[in-house]
Amino acid sequence: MNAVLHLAAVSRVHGQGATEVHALRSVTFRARPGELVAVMGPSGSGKSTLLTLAGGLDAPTSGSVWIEGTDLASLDNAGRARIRRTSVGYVFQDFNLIPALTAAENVALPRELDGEKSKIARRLALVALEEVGIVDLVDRFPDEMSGGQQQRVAIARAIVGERRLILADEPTGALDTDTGEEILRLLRARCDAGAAGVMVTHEARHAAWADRVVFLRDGVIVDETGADEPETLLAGETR
Ligand SMILES: Nc1ncnc2c1ncn2[C@@H]1O[C@H](COP(=O)(O)OP(=O)(O)OP(=O)(O)O)[C@@H](O)[C@H]1O
Repeated sequence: MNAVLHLAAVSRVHGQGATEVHALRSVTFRARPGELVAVMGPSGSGKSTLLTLAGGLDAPTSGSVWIEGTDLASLDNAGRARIRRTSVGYVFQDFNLIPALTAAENVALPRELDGEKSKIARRLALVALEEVGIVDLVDRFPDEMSGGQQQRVAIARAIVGERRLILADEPTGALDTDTGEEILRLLRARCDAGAAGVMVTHEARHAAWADRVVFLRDGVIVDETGADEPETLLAGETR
């Protein structure tokens, strides 16, 4: 099955000479439809770099990043921005909602930015908010909601319009245990419905929600549990 996300021998070097940092070293990694992958590793091992490259927010120094069969390097800035809006949803530890917008407006925003009429964008937002179980809070502002409710809004924003790649950077980091589990259940459900998810986490019990766990150390994948194809560890693939 074609991967939704494919990192092919991706390296990312920051700085030059004495200050050079190899944040990722020839990492090959895929996330397929229906799959939730947890990324773990010590601080500085490259987890956030992997997510940033996967979402096209930064470009690799070498190697290539493919989203739904498109090599991001083949696109111009506008093309990359479009694929980010239509295919990729982000969930951050601190929710990153816009305080002056209601829940529905926050969720509708990516669709509106993509040129959708407001009415249709709102309708899509309501569908996504229903999926995450807070359709009754659509007109609340972020500061009128609990952390768990805000994270549900963030997940709705990440999935609105059927985006197929969900990238989550410690999505439960700011939540209590029970609320965190509810958020993981939502991510899991979205992947079960066909999206591919990549989630950075420090907690093994959260990684237990994933189909597989990728361990990074010093920018290298040092271990991978539950991988169904050992060759995914090999560099040099193109799709
Ligand atoms: N813009 C940058 N300029 C220079 N070095 C950077 C930059 N971004 C990341 N790095 C370095 O790259 C390495 C990997 O960083 P990254 O943030 O991906 O790690 P991480 O595993 O997400 O860490 P943490 O768990 O602490 O968030 C680190 O050594 C970091 O200092």
